[in-house]
Amino acid sequence: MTTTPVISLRHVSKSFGATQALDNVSLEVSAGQMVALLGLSGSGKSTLLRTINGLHRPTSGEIRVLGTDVAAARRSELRMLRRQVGFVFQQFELVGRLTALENVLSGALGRVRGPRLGTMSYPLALRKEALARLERVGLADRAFQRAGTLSGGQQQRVAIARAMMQQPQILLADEPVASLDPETSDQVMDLMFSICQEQNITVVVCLHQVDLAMKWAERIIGLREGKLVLDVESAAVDKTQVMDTYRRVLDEASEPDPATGGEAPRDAEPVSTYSSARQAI
Ligand SMILES: Nc1ncnc2c1ncn2[C@@H]1O[C@H](COP(=O)(O)OP(=O)(O)OP(=O)(O)O)[C@@H](O)[C@H]1O
Repeated sequence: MTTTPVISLRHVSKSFGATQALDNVSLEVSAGQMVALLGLSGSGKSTLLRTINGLHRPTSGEIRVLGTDVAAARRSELRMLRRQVGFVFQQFELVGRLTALENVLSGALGRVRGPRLGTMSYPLALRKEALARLERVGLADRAFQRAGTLSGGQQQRVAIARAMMQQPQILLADEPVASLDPETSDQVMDLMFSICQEQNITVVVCLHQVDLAMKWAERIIGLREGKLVLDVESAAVDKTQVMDTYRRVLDEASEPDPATGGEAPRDAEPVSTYSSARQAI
């Protein structure tokens, strides 16, 4: 694995009106690294993903992704960046009336000129590649089935194959298994991480399941109220501790903090050890 940072944030903040979605976040992600983002609902995980692929510009701070200065880039540069950054969504976002194969092929739209309608409008090489990518996710036999008739787990596997058709250098996934049962979730995570590892693709995935984060990601980043409050290697902490840490986040969210009279502390600093994380969260 190389250690080149492909994602670099320095003091990045993002506000939506009065809402501070990201608050002074600094971090670097190396090429090929597998990172999980954890945090309460509303802590800024999706905003961070959308800032990384240039869908949101930071309000302040610097962010470079694959060499592109996201804050200053022209729209055409952001479009180029997004071609190199695959995105997998919680609700799959497939076109239900199109076949699995057509959905996968649509991932190659940035690689061909002009609009395409139907499988045969794509060059043969891309059709073969799309089928191979469906095969890799175990769905070659469903190539001509309408995506809307596939199960949730199958649809997410098609979505992963579609993202791979972009030949991305980075894959961002926003709660990719939130609507799947535990067994299917594990299979989908296994596929997503295995494929990315084979191709040295950097992964940043938002999750609510701590056990999956511990199992698949090598690094865990925790956000609270837009601040980076945890940044640890998953091998360096044990699962129960991280789960406990996450529960504490949830507990504190529903209980007034005695130290602050109900106000969550605003001055949490990034931490790199579990013990300091426990204090910060
Ligand atoms: N486009 C937007 N316009 C206004 N506010 C927004 C926008 N996007 C996010 N926010 C706000 O920013 C904060 C962070 O939201 P974000 O979606 O990043 O959180 P999250 O951690 O991904 O939550 P969840 O786990 O529920 O998906 C929230 O208060 C949210 O309401």
